[in-house]
Amino acid sequence: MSIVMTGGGTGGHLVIIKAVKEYLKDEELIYIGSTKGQDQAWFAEDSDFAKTYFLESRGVVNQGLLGKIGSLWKIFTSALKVRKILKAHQAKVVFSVGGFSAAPAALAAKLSGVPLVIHEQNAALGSLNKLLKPYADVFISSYLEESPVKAYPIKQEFFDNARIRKTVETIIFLGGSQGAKAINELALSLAPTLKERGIKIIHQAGERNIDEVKAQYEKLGIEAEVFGFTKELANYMKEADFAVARSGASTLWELSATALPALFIPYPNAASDHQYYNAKFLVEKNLAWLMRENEIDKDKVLSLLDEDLEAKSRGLMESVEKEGSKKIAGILTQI
Ligand SMILES: CC(=O)N[C@H]1[C@@H](OP(=O)(O)OP(=O)(O)OC[C@H]2O[C@@H](n3ccc(=O)[nH]c3=O)[C@H](O)[C@@H]2O)O[C@H](CO)[C@@H](O)[C@@H]1O
Repeated sequence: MSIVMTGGGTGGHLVIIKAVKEYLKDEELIYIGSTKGQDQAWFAEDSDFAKTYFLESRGVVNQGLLGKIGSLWKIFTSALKVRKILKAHQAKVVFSVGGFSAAPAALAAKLSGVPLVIHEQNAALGSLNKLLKPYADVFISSYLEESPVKAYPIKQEFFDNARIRKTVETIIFLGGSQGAKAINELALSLAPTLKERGIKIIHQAGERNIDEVKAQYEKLGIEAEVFGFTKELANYMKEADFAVARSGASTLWELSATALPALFIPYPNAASDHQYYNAKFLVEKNLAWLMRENEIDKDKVLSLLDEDLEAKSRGLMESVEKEGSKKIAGILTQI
């Protein structure tokens, strides 16, 4: 009997599979992804999987009618192939993290009567997950009250780094995996005031913009810790007392686990505006602040530094649930 994991396309989806499989070392794991996107780069050589399959599939949304029909046909023919794969490996469950590469295996699970467990990363559902939600045996989302697991699968180190913030000695600006021009500009416009107030700046500017941002800080005569992308983000979050960040799911839950009060400026072009809804989820619980990119107000941002950070920090520490990966793995083994 094996556990089949599927989905991907982008890192945001694949990272969930990577985290959950760490708790499934005793199981036979099969991965089914797509020939497109990042699936092969992440898992083609991963020996945790007894076997990996990469099928031709492509997105259905953002296409004309003919393109949609072509994509749906491809998903259907791939699903028929996956049915055979599920049978050959005696699949006991299919775990889908969404994204276009998940469609054939998720559909095949339903056609074969194999239980389907779905993890949705964002507060606004991805299109495939929206379609499949009514058919899922278990639907996991950190934003839904009825979800059997509310902890988001992030690394334990973020929780280990948690501490209560009271005043801002260090601020961190986070553009996300791609970097964010609007956050870079905001950081640079605030930098002189932050310097006056003796606040240290940490700034993740994105690989594309790093040289330009560094040059701007030099021009201003301000020393800041600036980088494009780092593997040490957990440590930087630990050091910071306030964050200005995009609200991609992983970033949002990592900041929350660190109990780091944050102002979120969602990526405005995210599918179904999901970054806005991710942040709104925390704001409605009084655990974060939110500002639309086209409504950035420098003075308002500065005024947040004097708000009651301790209340936010404490609220995060008390409400964010832990051990998401382990709990999801538990569902997959027990189903
Ligand atoms: C632009 C876009 O559509 N992004 C989506 C993408 O997120 P994307 O993967 O871009 O963003 P996330 O916030 O989910 O994840 C970023 C990850 O990169 C790490 N990191 C970042 C910067 C750095 O210097 N070092 C580093 O390690 C962060 O710790 C985090 O773990 O998938 C997510 C999950 O579906 C969505 O919520 C996001 O909205």
